[in-house]
Amino acid sequence: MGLLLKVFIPLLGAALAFYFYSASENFNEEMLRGKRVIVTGASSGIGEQMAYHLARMEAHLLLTARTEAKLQKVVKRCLELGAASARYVSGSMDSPTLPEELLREAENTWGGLDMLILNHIGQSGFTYFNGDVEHVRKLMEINFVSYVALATAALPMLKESEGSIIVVSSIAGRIGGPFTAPYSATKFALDGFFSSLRQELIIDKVNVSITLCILGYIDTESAVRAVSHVIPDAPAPKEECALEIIRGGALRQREVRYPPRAVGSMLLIRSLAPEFLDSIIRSSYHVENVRRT
Ligand SMILES: NC(=O)C1=CN([C@@H]2O[C@H](COP(=O)(O)OP(=O)(O)OC[C@H]3O[C@@H](n4cnc5c(N)ncnc54)[C@H](OP(=O)(O)O)[C@@H]3O)[C@@H](O)[C@H]2O)C=CC1
Ligand SMILES: C[C@H](CCC(=O)NCC(=O)O)[C@H]1CC[C@H]2[C@@H]3C(=O)C[C@@H]4C[C@H](O)CC[C@]4(C)[C@H]3CC[C@]12C
Repeated sequence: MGLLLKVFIPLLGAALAFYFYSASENFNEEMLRGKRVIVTGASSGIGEQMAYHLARMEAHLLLTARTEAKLQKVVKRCLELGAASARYVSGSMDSPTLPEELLREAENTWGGLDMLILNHIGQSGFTYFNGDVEHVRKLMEINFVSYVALATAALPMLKESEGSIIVVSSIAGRIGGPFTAPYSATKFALDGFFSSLRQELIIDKVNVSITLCILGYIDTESAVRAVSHVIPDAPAPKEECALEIIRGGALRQREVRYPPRAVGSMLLIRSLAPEFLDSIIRSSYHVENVRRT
């Protein structure tokens, strides 16, 4: 056991780190020049930052979220930063018609699509599960079913361009911590669906990559507002997070982990000693500050 801890685990960690991150040396921002990219949840947070990076890289952008006024500002900034083109479609992802409408817009404007970045989430609190099943149903619709519908509508164009799907998920989609039960369920569902779909695309020899992004705590306004009174850790920067997601997607990586060390060590501890990890998580939170709804 001693030898296992001292030699095998560090070696395994190094091998995994090499496997996941060695490709990043080959990334070149020119890979995105002229690419046709959809970003969902692009009016704020990580989605907004991804739009700005892609604009600097001279991609064509189609952005979406609910708030038109915010999308107008993001589109304007993208054009200033150098986007080849930038437009938006506003709407809520609990509408079953929005995914098709968005993909129709891409087809009519560009005649194709290279990258679909699925990033939006519906509102959910950081609190004890209060038995609200309707909230779970609605969140599943926004955070999971709409991702499936968007990927389905995009696949014909992505097959044609041998493009990429990027799914923004969370460590909460791999590890069930407290106070995120409905949110965590939607993120686990994404992993199940898109990991299975990836296998089918490979079997069918379809060259569309699927990159799943496992993110830790990031300093977006909504996340900090939701958890800073409970989680004492410093959040990682959204700008760097956004760039790592784009890099991983462009390199067609299976998985992006950000921040890599924090996410990597949590996943490693979970695989070795899950109950120990659960107790570390519980004791690191200021649970007395959680607001019950
Ligand atoms: N920040 C963090 O700590 C972490 C974030 N993540 C993941 O990163 C991604 C982005 O998170 P983050 O940037 O923090 O989130 P934000 O709250 O900053 O952004 C969420 C985006 O989704 C849009 N949105 C909200 N509701 C809907 C809806 N019903 N239909 C369509 N769009 C909607 C919002 O715009 P609008 O209100 O205008 O519709 C906004 O553009 C998410 O997938 C999240 O799970 C993962 C781990 C940690
Ligand atoms: C509760 C957050 C969602 C806030 C929200 O409703 N935003 C929309 C709006 O305000 O309109 C959660 C979004 C991301 C979560 C964090 C995450 O995914 C990583 C960690 C996972 C861990 O299991 C719990 C802590 C997290 C930092 C988690 C906390 C809750 C979110 C910030």
